[in-house]
Amino acid sequence: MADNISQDLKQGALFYHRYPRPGKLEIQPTKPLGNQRDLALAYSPGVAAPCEAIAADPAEAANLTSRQNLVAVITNGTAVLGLGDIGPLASKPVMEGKAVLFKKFSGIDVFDIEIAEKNVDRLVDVIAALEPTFGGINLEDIKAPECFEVEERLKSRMDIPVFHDDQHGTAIIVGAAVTNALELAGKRIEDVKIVTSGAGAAALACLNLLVSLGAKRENIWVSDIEGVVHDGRNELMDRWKSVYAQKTDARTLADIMPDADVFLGVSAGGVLKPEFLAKMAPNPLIMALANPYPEIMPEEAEAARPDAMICTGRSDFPNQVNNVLCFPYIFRGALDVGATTINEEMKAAAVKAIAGLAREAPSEVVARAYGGEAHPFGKKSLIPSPFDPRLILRIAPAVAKAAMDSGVAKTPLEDLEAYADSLGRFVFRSGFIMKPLFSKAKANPKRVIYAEGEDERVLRAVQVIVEEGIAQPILIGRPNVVEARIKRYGLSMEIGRHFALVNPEDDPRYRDYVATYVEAAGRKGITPDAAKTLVRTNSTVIGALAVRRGDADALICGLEGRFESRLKHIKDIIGLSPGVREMAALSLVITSKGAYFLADTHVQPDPNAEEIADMTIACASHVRRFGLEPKIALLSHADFGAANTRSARKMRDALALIQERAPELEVDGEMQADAALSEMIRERVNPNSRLKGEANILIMPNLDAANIAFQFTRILADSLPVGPILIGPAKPAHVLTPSVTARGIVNLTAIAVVEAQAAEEDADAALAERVV
Ligand SMILES: NC(=O)C1=CN([C@@H]2O[C@H](COP(=O)(O)OP(=O)(O)OC[C@H]3O[C@@H](n4cnc5c(N)ncnc54)[C@H](OP(=O)(O)O)[C@@H]3O)[C@@H](O)[C@H]2O)C=CC1
Ligand SMILES: CC(=O)C(=O)O
Ligand SMILES: [Mg+2]
Repeated sequence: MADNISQDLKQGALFYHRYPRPGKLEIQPTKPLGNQRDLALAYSPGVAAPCEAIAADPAEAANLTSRQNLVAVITNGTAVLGLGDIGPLASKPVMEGKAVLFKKFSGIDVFDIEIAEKNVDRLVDVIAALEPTFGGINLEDIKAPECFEVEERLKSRMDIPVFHDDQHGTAIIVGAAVTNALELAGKRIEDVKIVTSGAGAAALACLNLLVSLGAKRENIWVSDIEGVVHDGRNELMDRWKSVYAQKTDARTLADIMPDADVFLGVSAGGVLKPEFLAKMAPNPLIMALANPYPEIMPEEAEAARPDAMICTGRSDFPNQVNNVLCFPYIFRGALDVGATTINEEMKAAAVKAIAGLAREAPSEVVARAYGGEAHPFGKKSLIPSPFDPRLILRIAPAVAKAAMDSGVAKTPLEDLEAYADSLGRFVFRSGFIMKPLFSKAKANPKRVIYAEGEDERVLRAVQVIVEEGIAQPILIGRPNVVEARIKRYGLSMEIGRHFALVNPEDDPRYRDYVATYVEAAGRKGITPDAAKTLVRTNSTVIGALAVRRGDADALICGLEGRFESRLKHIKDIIGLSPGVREMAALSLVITSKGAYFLADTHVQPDPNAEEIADMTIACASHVRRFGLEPKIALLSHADFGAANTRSARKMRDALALIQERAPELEVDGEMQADAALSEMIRERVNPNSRLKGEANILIMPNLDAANIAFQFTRILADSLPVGPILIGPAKPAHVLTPSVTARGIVNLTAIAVVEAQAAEEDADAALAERVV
């Protein structure tokens, strides 16, 4: 067998597992254990209370322990990947790997359990006895035919889902890939010839699922280590395999390959020779899924059959048909409705959800994970990528619904839509806090103009914005460039139909825009000649003019170039809101501990007390749009008068001004950041603080402090930034930073749309007042 893993990758993998500490996961407590009382609650004597509650009502285990989110990944090490019977200890890196994938992709906790037991009766007894610990059992890498019996017997003994991943996880992805490939090839599943190498756990489960999707048993041909599975064969046969025995004289894989439409390899590396492919049917589907060495390497298959659609189980080639696309999400859906099993209906729902997702436009996260290259649905993208954040959003609700519809959900969900929304927490960390803004934006989408309309991130963001109906986008860019890039990134939106385009090289409004620019900025040193050039060449100027003239409701710019120069254009052209002395930037960081707004992270280097008061009051009204009640801390290096430095005094003065101008605000200061974030610490330094609980708006004394705190939190807390939200322009305008992602642009768009709605409401109210 060819060794298709480079030495480099092998060394890298050993290093990865060895350093900085052995293995790749640990267990983390989810509750504080910081003092005597915590100890008494978490452990003796307090812990007796939840124990007694569960003894009285076992269903309480789901509410008082982590059981409902805990899955066992269990193996006996007899069929570890395609490495064979390497034993339970050597299988541990794979099982720990599955645990990591469960956690990262769907938030499920896993204990990996490697059992030194090959006897089926004893293995079943050991696993069945684990039922009190787990919400579900994922059997892994247990060889056929024993695995079939182990699973069947456990399913009948246990009241929680038991799922043999190599069988059903693999079958579900294969089902989705076959569905999509046959559609591309214009073939019907009822008509196709399917040839399988391998007759083990994965192979037989895949075939059973394909039969349930419509494949004809007589069109299925199976070959394993003994050759073709045929009537009358006695060697290495079992009742599961003999279902696929054919009446035939063919004895080798080569004999059964002619006219095959689908090759399914779930056996061992290198068994499919390029010459076997010559006589396959046109546009064949070749799934070489053995891990880590496929039955044939994709480049060999492609050279032999350029018309083939090719899949492997590996992440280093397109079309990764791997059960990682399934197990995290099918368990998520099953656990969340308290399913007692994973039945055929739930599996069919997963197949449909995965096949459907592949046909959607590729997401930006996928493109980033693959170095900017994400293929639209087609030969190279028959199934979604494992990094597609939408997997959980599509599969888990589909599985949960199927469980409820088929009557196996012990705790059915009342609101499936809310459940689907809640899953966003595993992917778009901005999802929850942004939700009110998205709902509001969708109700009345405004025209948002994007200065960098040719940028990949803008285009990907606009695809989402169009699909979700958040805004009416206007892009500034050259039509041929925008068109070519839409195609390259596999997006489905169209110029004119889904968004408007302003071509800076040829726009009929050019003269009007120049005139507006001179009128707005003539006094600020913009000569008519300079205006003519800038209106042709500077997309921020064009965007700002569009907003000023009412051709757009909000501007988003700044993916490249200098922040300050963008600010200047906004100030010169759009101007400041009445009463505003200076703009400021409010940045949101969403951490695993909560969401915090920081100001001023990007604009004023050293604001005075007046300016701090201005920005604090403005920030509070912005934060209310998120559905949050502002809780504001004015930060300093000292607490409540403990120091008399200039900056501490400045924050104290700002507090007095805010209290005078907006007495309703829950604001206090000056205080250190720990006092702002912990009520316990704050009480120690000032028991009478007006601020209660944890602050959600942190106003910093200067730009250095704000920006450093923002970047620190962003990186150290692995948090998701949103913004900067520019506060103070007369009409909504935002300057992004070069590190922004498409998701960040979508978020800021929703914010800009809601601001534009508010501006419109204010204008309507002012008009109504005048009319009265
Ligand atoms: N991409 C994916 O998501 C997945 C891939 N797989 C891969 O599929 C393969 C099989 O896994 P699994 O079904 O769990 O294991 P099993 O041990 O249950 O099955 C292996 C099967 O392959 C057959 N086989 C072994 N060597 C050869 C060979 N040289 N030529 C023909 N057939 C052979 C075995 O035949 P016999 O029993 O007669 O020895 C057996 O039928 C592994 O490589 C695994 O990594 C599995 C699950 C998921
Ligand atoms: C992917 C997997 O589960 C296997 O190869 O066994
Ligand atoms: Mg496996």
